[in-house]
Amino acid sequence: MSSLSLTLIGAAREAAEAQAPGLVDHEFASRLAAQDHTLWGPDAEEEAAKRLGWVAPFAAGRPLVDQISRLRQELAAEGVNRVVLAGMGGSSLAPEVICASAGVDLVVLDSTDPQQVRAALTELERTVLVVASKSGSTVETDSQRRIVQHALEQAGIDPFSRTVVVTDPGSPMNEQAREQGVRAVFEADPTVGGRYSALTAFGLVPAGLAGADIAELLDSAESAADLLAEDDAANPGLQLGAALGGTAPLRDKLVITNAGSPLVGLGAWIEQLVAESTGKQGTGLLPVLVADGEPELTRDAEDALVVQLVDAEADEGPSVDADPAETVVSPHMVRTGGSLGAQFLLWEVATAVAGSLLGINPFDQPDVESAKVAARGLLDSPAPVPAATTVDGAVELRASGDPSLLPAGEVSVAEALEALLRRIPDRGYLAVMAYLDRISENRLEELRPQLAALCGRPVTFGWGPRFLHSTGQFHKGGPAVGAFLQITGTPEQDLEVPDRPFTLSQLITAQAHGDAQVLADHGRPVLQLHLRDRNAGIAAVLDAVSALAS
Ligand SMILES: O=P(O)(O)OC[C@H]1O[C@H](O)[C@H](O)[C@@H](O)[C@@H]1O
Repeated sequence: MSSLSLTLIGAAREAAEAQAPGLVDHEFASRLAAQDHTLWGPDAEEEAAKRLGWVAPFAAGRPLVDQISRLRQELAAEGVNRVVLAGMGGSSLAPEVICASAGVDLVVLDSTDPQQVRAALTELERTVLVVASKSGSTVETDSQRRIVQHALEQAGIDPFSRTVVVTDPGSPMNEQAREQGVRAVFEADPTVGGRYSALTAFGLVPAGLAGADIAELLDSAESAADLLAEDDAANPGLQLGAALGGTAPLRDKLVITNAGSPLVGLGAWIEQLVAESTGKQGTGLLPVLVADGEPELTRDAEDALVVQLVDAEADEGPSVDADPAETVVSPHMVRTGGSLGAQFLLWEVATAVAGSLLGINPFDQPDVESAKVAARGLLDSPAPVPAATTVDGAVELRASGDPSLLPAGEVSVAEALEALLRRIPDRGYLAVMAYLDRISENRLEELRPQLAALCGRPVTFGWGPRFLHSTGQFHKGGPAVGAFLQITGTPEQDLEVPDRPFTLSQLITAQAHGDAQVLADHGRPVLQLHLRDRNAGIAAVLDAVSALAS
């Protein structure tokens, strides 16, 4: 059942006190629950008019529970009990957190890295592929689908009998899936945008097939819905939204940490929802996911708001007397906990509220498209990869957007990193964007806290192309205060994308270069490190950062 806790401290509390009464007068909560598309101003009306179905996903979700459960049993009777999910952004992050929190296995294939995708092509005899895409035209998802279906076929298995599709009515994927006669097609609600789709077929189908309790998920969300629709200053949706979007001056770095929440990976889902919804028109909120004791938590920056995800049942409030080295020192904080369904709905409502306070349309993602267009352009007519400005062992170095990052002559990785860190302005941040294998190469994430300690500013870490559907929007559409470290690598073995004129390696390269190009066009400094040998290159980059720290 539902539980929901929310505590606001310092600037978060002041923002809620200042903004919630106005939101109540405006009847924001009840109008949102009634799907009033005028809440975000005239420019957002057209999009909002077709994007508010997420406020009441329950009637459509309930019948799915039995359908999914029957399909799961049918597949289990055939010995098929491993679920591989092909999908990006809103089509993969919710099932990932639902399954991880429930302790059930789900292989999420939200990558175009040949190494990561190849590693998922095991145990095919017991594998069902869920292909999830609202638009039905996302290149990563289509490529993953082709590769897994081809592998099934090569293993002597009818790929279509092992394919389940989740997509919007009328999408190209919908039509194709029906022609192919796939195992099942689940049509999603077209009035719900990707990142708000956690409680629709996009969250329910993969998670339910994998064995998570999706009935309970819907119950817990539904039992929070009435509270979140109340025009009352104590409504946690209004309070959280006001805390996120109403601080003055805006604390636009949301330093999110798990402080005892049993919900595994919720931060990554919030990251996408908040960054993609708000990071536009030169404003927005940048989630920065950190672990206990990391630098962003042990300093009080004037542009940061700490968000602690807690266990609502066990939480005894902020431990202000605890060892300062291990605890949050920020006096400006949001603490929230509760069941996953309730948290999904709470954050969706809060994001809609924050969007209104920030004066943006929280339902579009204008700058995600620009990176897609650039990548498509590079795939259609591949430009020669610009020559490396310099090479340091296994690492090639290039710069975009600010040539002075790499002066002529030999520059080491450490020197280039130092130059990049110097480009971070006041209220700025560094984004590390690694187009590598986020499973087997996750040691690279050690870079994040080290760089944060070095530069004294928040540092985000995103795996490409996954982050393009999340913080990627903020990086290009938000305030121009980011510096960017892009890391790519040559895979040991490439992977063909069946019946497409490119390989996965060509695709991920085009995505990385396309994004760097768009960032540079926006005047952002980008240091590109290409690892000729991935193991040696990762070690070299980690060593360079350690050397800077010592
Ligand atoms: O579900 P799809 O249509 O494949 O889209 C996957 C993702 O693509 C884009 O990045 C959108 O901005 C995301 O919000 C969406 O979740």
